[in-house]
Amino acid sequence: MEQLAAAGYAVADDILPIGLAASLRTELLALEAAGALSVAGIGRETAYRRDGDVRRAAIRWLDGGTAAERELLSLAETLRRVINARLFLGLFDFECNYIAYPIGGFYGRHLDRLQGERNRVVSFIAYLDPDWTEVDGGALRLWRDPDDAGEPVLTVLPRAGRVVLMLSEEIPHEVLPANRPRHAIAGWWRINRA
Ligand SMILES: O=C(O)CCC(=O)C(=O)O
Ligand SMILES: [Fe+2]
Repeated sequence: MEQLAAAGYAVADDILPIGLAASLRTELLALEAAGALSVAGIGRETAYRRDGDVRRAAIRWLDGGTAAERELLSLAETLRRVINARLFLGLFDFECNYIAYPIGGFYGRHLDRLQGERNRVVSFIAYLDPDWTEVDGGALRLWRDPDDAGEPVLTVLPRAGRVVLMLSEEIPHEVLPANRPRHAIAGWWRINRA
């Protein structure tokens, strides 16, 4: 919470219990094998294309249909309360999706807001793959703010159990091409602007 308040982003290991990461990964692999993921669609992709971003990955919304998904949503709810208590953001609800990147999959630099909407406030990313090392590629890179055209301030390897939080409208980020299949969950807390 201190990192998030000070820098607008934070990385922590072991927030997502390693057993839960393994269960979610197994479920995501099964969804993938069953053809239940959708390639990040053109319409949606257009909505995301604010910073000229592109992505090569497949997603599926996560709705709490299994015990592991409910455990993840309950962890997100705990984080929501802690973030609200520390940063007074008034986070209201949470939506999240599984993401599977194939070999060569990537996600170009972007912000997480949807075009024309300003309701994603804090982003959550949790990694599911064990034993990820530098040679596997697929690093997440973050910049300080939308105008930062320099070198990334942080490079994060997507190791199972690791969680990244960031202010959705403030922190540009990208995923470098992965050299092995890469599995993650990305979610967003929203505020109720109505
Ligand atoms: O997979 C990642 O590390 C980041 C995913 C992401 O930035 C997104 O889904 O908006
Ligand atoms: Fe993102």
